[in-house]
Amino acid sequence: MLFHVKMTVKLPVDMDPAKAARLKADEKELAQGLMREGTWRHLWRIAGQYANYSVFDVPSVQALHDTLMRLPLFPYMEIDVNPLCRHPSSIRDDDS
Ligand SMILES: O=C(O)C[C@H]1C=CC(=O)O1
Repeated sequence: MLFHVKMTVKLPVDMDPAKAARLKADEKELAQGLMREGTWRHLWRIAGQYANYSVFDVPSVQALHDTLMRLPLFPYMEIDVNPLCRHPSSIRDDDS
């Protein structure tokens, strides 16, 4: 199942910079692992915002929820989820 996910990161302005750097490094490591295994299909920065548009490929809604909750930045993100299905006019066979 494919899901379009918008993540907007809202770190507290008074967060310790070392803690923020650690969270971002841990997030990057987990995100890149999920990309390598094919769960996190796309990751795009939204220009001008500390936010991204992503596409996740997971077996269920529960799996998506569990994956998002594992993200180190999860407590500091607003997350919007939209389920995706094939568009009848799409010329792509592989959903890429
Ligand atoms: O920077 C972000 O958009 C938040 C998050 C998503 C991947 C990652 O490494 O950080």
